[in-house]
Parts: sequence; structure tokens; C-alpha cells
Amino acid sequence: MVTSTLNPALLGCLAPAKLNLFLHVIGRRPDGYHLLQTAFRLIDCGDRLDFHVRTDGSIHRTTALAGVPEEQDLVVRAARRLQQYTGCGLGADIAVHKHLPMGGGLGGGSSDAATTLMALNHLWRTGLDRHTLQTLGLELGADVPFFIYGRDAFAEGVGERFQPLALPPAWYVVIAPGVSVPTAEIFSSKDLTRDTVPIKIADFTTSTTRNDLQATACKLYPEVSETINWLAQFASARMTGSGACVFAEVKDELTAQDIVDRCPARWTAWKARSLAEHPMHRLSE
Ligand SMILES: C[C@@](CO)(OP(=O)(O)O)[C@H](O)COP(=O)(O)OP(=O)(O)OC[C@H]1O[C@@H](n2ccc(N)nc2=O)[C@H](O)[C@@H]1O
Ligand SMILES: Nc1ncnc2c1ncn2[C@@H]1O[C@H](COP(=O)(O)OP(=O)(O)O)[C@@H](O)[C@H]1O
Repeated sequence: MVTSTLNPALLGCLAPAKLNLFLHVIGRRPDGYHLLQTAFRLIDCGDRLDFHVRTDGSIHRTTALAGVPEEQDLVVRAARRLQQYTGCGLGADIAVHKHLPMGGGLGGGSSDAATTLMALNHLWRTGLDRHTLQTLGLELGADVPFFIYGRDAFAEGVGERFQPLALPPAWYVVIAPGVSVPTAEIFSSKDLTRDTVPIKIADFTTSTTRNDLQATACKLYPEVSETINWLAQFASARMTGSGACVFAEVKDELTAQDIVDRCPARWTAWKARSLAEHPMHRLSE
């Protein structure tokens, strides 16, 4: 990350991906949103964003993103919401260098929005505390508050109530099966299990938990199921979030690289390491 005080800017800000190490659906709210229990883990791959302050108050995305018009981009919506909430007269040019697959269950759009809220709160000197940024973030998407919280977490509610989770560092293989899974489609499925018995944080292990969204995603998108079956030859494999990406924890970087090298060319595989803290964490208190 590069900062400049003469021409206020933050360059190369990481918007890291997340994995849902497990995800249980334990109920549903009257507004249709689902009550979850999940373990969020930050990993060291993600999108990169550049921010340049504008003095005319306008907000622009300076890069193209196929399928996402500027006005609908979570980055632009996050910037506008912060501006509106604080009454700040400054604007920004925002470049989004996309690396994470969209509809991948890695939280890319949400992480872009969280990075935007943290970066502009710093550049605009609007001084919102972390909790207020999380509240604004929740208006944009259920995953956004986690990225502002900024460390591994056991999450409840719709995914916005956190307890810190102390996890040892780990290596992962992540595979994108080449399909995009819309989150709303999975949550609206008739077949979804919505009554998993709540667990306590102390009871969390990956072997006694599962992803309740996985069966539905596999039924609607057979490529997800195929990818899980392929990865399961090497290690315990699971889908993250509402899919489509799947992941497995492996013992070290060499093992991760070996699996990545063997991955069929029709999918995209990469190795990732856990991230102890969001790189933007220190910008907000
Ligand atoms: C499933 C999870 C798990 O971390 O991640 P992804 O797979 O999307 O990355 C999240 O709960 C997704 O968060 P996010 O992607 O921000 O979802 P939102 O934009 O808020 O919601 C998209 C749609 O999913 C449904 N939804 C989302 C979250 C939730 N707890 N219950 C729901 O029913 C709602 O129908 C909503 O209209
Ligand atoms: N900056 C952004 N990056 C990715 N997706 C975005 C962005 N802004 C809006 N979206 C919309 O959000 C949807 C979900 O994207 P994403 O967060 O990448 O997936 P997921 O919720 O499965 O992790 C996309 O399909 C896209 O329509």
C-alpha cells in the first residue's frame, strides 16, 4: 500500500478473499434473510484497489468490470454511502483490479466494498470507528462487516455478529469451477436445510461441521460437485459460502502447489495462505 499526503491517495490496497470453513443455516428471519453460524477465514489472495481523492465530490470507477455497471458496483455504492452518511464533500477515483471470480463464494464484491469504506474513511478523514463502518457495510451486503472486522471470526446473525477465532496458520488449495453461483438463488431454494442445531464456538471443528448450502449448489451446478469430488482425492474438500469455489486445507505450500499443478485445465486453481489480519485493519480503530 502506497500513501501520499500531497496528492491524497492509497494505491494497491488489498481486498482479500474469505473462506467459510463451515456454514450452518439455523433459521430464517421474517424478512427472508437466513440466520447463520459460520467460521470466516481471511486468505492472502484478493482484488487490488487504488483510490485518488477528488475535490469536486464526484465518485468514479475508472476501470471496467464486465457485467457490473459502475452505478451498481459495490465499490461505488460503498463510497457514496460513506459520503452521504458523513456529509463529506470530497470524492474519489477508484480503480478496481479484479482477480477474484464473481459469484465465487470468496466474498470479492463485499471485500472490495469493505476496503473502500476503510480507505476512504482514512483519506477523507471522516473518522468513523470500526463498528460504525461495519453497520454501514451491512447495508451493502451480509459479508461486508466481516472484512471490516478484519480477522478470523466465528459469525452469527446474518453473518454480522463476531467472536474472534484463534486458528493456526494454514495453507489452502482453492478451485474455481468456472461457474458463477448467485447467492440469492441458493438461499431461496426449497430444498435448503434451514434447521441445523446451533453449535457453540468451543465445539467448532471442521470434521463435525458442514456447509449447508453445498448440497443445493451441487444440485443446481454439477460442476461444483465435480470439483469437490476431484479435490477430495487429495484432502477434505468443501464449498465456500454459496459457491462456486471449493477449497481444501493442506499440510504445506509444496503440497498445495502439487495439487494446483494437477488441476484439470478447465478449472482455475491456486494456493492460498491464511492471513492473520486484514492489511487495512490498522487504518480504522
Ligand atoms: C453466503 C455468504 C456466506 O459468507 O457468502 P457468499 O457465498 O455470498 O460469498 C453470505 O452470507 C452472503 O453474503 P453477501 O454475498 O454479502 O449477501 P447479500 O448480498 O447480503 O445477500 C444476497 C442474497 O442472499 C440471501 N441471503 C444472504 C445472507 C443471509 N444471511 N441470508 C440470505 O438469505 C438474500 O436473499 C439476499 O438477497
Ligand atoms: N466490485 C464488485 N466485485 C464483484 N462483484 C460485484 C462488485 N460489485 C457488485 N458486484 C455484484 O455482486 C455479485 C456477487 O459477487 P461476489 O461478491 O464476487 O461473489 P460472492 O458473493 O459469491 O462471494 C456479482 O455477481 C456482481 O453482480
